Amino acid sequence: MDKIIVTGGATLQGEVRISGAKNAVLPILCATLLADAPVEVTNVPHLHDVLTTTKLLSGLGAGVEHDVENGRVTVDPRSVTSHVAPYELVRTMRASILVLGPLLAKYGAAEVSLPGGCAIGARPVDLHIKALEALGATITVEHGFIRAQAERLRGGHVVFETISVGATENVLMAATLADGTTLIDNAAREPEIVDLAECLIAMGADIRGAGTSRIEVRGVERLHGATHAVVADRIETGTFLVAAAMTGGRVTAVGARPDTLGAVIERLRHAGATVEIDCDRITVDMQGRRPRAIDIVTAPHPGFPTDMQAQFMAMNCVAEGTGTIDETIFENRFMHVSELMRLGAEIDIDGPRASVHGVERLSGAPVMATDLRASASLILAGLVADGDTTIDRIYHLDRGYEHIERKLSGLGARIRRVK
Ligand SMILES: CC(=O)N[C@H]1[C@@H](OP(=O)(O)OP(=O)(O)OC[C@H]2O[C@@H](n3ccc(=O)[nH]c3=O)[C@H](O)[C@@H]2O)O[C@H](CO)[C@@H](O)[C@@H]1O
Ligand SMILES: C=C(OP(=O)(O)O)C(=O)O
Repeated sequence: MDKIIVTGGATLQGEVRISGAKNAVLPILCATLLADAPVEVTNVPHLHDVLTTTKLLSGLGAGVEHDVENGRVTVDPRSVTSHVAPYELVRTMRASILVLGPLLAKYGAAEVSLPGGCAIGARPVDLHIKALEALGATITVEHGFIRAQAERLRGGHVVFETISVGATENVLMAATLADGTTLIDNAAREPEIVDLAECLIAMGADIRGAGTSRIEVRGVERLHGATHAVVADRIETGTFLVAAAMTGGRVTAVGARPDTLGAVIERLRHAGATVEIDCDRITVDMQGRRPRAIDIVTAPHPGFPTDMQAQFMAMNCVAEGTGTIDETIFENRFMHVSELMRLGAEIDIDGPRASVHGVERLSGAPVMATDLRASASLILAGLVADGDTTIDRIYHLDRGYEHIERKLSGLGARIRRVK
C-alpha cells in the first residue's frame, strides 16, 4: 500500500492550479443518466472517485469515454440497460447514492446498495428516500439495497428537516423529468448544487433558485446532450491556502472560485493572513508570521465547510493561542485528532468541540489517514513538523485530491510517495 512521506520545514511559495471539484463532478456524472444524448463533462479531475463513478455508469450500460489527460468524460446514456448499482462499487464511495434519483426518474426503477464513503458519521439516507417518496416513488430498503420504483415521478413539495447536500442533489435531478413542478425547501446551498443545476439547465432542465434554500423545478419531457465544465474545487483551494498560511509562505491558487470560499477566506484573515483576490486567483501571504489560533463552527454553506475542518485544525496545532473547533455536521469527524497528537499537537475533545492549544513545533512520526480530509490535515501537519512524517492508508487521499504531491512539490514542499 502506498504511503506519503513529508519532510517538514519548507515554506511554501508559488502558484498552484486548482482542479475541478470532486463534489461537483460526481453528481454531474450521475446526472448524465437523465439525458437522451451524450453529455460531455470537462475540467474533470483525475480522482479515484471519478474512476469509480465511470465504472458505475459503464456497469449500468452507459457508453463512457474518459480522456484522463485532458480531464474530459463523455457519457452516452442511450445504451443503459441496468438500473442496479452494486455493493462492490457503492461501498467505496458515498456519492454512488446519486444514481438513485436519475435512474428512477429516467427508467422508473433503481436498486442502489446502501453507500459507503468516508467513515465520518452514520450518514443515513432517510432524507434521500423521503424526498423521492414525496415525488411519488415507492421505496423499500432490504438486504442492504434501496429499491425504488415509480412509473413516472410527479412534482411535489419537499421540505427537508435537515439540510443535506446529497439529498438535495438526488431530488433536484429526479425532479427535472417529473410530471409537474417540484418545490424543494430548506435545500442545501453549496456551490456544487449550483454547478449541478447549471449542467442540468444546459441539458434542458427548468430550474430556478439553485444556491438558495428554495429551489423550483418544472419537469420537462426529456433532457438533451450538453457540454459542461466542472466548477473549481473550493476544498482543494482551501487546503493549499491553509498550507501557505501554516508554513509562513505565500501561495496563489490559480483557476479558483473566490466567491465559493467566503467563510474560509474570512477565517484565514482572522488567523492573520493577508488574502488578495484577483478574478480567479487567490493569494495568501503569511510570510514571517505565525498564524493566530482561530475558532471555527462548521455549518452548511455559506457557513464554514466541514470538509475544511481538519485542515484548519492542523493550522491551529501550530498557531499562537488556543482555538476551538465545533463540528456540527458529522458526529465522528475528529478521527485526525489522535493522529495529530502523535505529532505533538495538544488537543482536548469534549463531545463535538475540540480545543486546540497551539505549540511552537510538531515532530514528525508515522501516522495513519482515516478519511479524506483527515489525510490532508496530516500532510499539512507534516509540512510543519521536524523530520519525517509518514502517512499510511493514503488511498483516502486519492479519492479527492488530484496530484497532491506534485502540486505541493511545485510549491517547494518536500513530499514523496513510496510503494
Ligand atoms: C460527495 C459529496 O458531495 N460529499 C459531501 C456531502 O456529503 P453528503 O451529501 O453525504 O452530506 P449531507 O449534506 O447529506 O450530510 C449532512 C448531514 O445530514 C445527515 N443526513 C444526510 C442524509 C440523510 O439522508 N440523512 C441524514 O441524516 C448526515 O448524516 C450529516 O449529518 O456534503 C457534506 C457536507 O457538506 C460534505 O462533507 C461531503 O464532502
Ligand atoms: C466527506 C467527503 O467525501 P464523501 O462525501 O465522498 O465521503 C469529503 O469530500 O470530504
